Amino acid sequence: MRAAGLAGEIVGHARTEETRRTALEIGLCDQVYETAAEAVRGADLVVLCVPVGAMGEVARDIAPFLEPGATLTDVGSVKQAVIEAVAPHVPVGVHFVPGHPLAGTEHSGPRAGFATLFQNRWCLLVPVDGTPPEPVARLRRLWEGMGANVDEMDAAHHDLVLAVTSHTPHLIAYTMVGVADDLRRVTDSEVIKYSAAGFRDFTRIAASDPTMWRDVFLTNKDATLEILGRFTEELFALQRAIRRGDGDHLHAYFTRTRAIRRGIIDAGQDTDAPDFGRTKVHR
Ligand SMILES: NC(=O)c1ccc[n+]([C@@H]2O[C@H](COP(=O)([O-])OP(=O)(O)OC[C@H]3O[C@@H](n4cnc5c(N)ncnc54)[C@H](O)[C@@H]3O)[C@@H](O)[C@H]2O)c1
Ligand SMILES: O=C(O)C(=O)C[C@]1(C(=O)O)C=C[C@@H](O)C=C1
Repeated sequence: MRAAGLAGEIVGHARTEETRRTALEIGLCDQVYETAAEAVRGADLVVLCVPVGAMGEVARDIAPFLEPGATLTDVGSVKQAVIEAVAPHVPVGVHFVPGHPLAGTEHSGPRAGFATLFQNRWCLLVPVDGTPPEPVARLRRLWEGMGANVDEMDAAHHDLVLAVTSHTPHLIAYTMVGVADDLRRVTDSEVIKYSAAGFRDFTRIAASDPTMWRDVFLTNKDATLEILGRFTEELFALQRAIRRGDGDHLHAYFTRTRAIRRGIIDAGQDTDAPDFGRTKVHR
């Protein structure tokens, strides 16, 4: 927002002194406050950036201090649970427009952000019934100003789509790294020594914040379990093909999935964002 000149004044809140100091030092915020209630006073836009499970508590704390006419949004990775937790606290006259930028890294904290993070990434807005069009349009312009492509969808659809494209893949990465870690004890660190690029990509994802991801799975339970069920069925089919030596099945499957990767790259959704510990993208 600062790089694109989209905000007059950026005010932040974080619970620890260290985070607040860092936010000032690196110029993320013009001012920081010890409480969220102080930070939101006089703001025309308030963005909740806490783990999904903490959204309701923070919304409750700030509710009495929100300016009439202000827009309240969030960046949570799950939308139905955030709406259920936040909406009851939103005062009349404040516009709540839930959102979710589909961009991030495995890193957390104020230093993990960078100005190009949202460029050519999707940001999904999930307006609730009764929201006037103007606050939604303003928020759309804000995200577009940061380089994002904006779409609107309903919360249930959002949670199902993200269960496929983000939540279940994270669970699979966590599992694969856990399996390798168990094996390490058997193979005496060979797993680390000879880890190939494919496994390193899993370890990047599996290094993501434990609190954030615990909350994602606790709050997007049904959609994740649905996709995980389908994943397990496919895995069993591939397992059977390997056991039977069914090369045609494996080849056809891998040909189909390769085309999906090419589609993502052609759509410009791959990233050339700065390397924050990422492994290189293999094309
Ligand atoms: N990291 C990503 O890739 C990514 C991408 C899109 C959306 N999100 C979503 O954005 C939100 C924030 O994630 P992040 O990656 O910026 O995490 P982060 O760890 O960088 O920031 C979260 C902050 O919330 C604070 N916090 C936790 N519980 C709190 C509470 N009860 N009250 C006040 N503050 C509290 C933490 O101390 C931390 O400072 C999450 O809802 C996450 O699902 C993350
Ligand atoms: O690249 C990563 O580290 C991410 O996982 C970012 C990612 C994703 O799954 O794409 C993670 C969670 C979000 O809610 C949005 C983006």
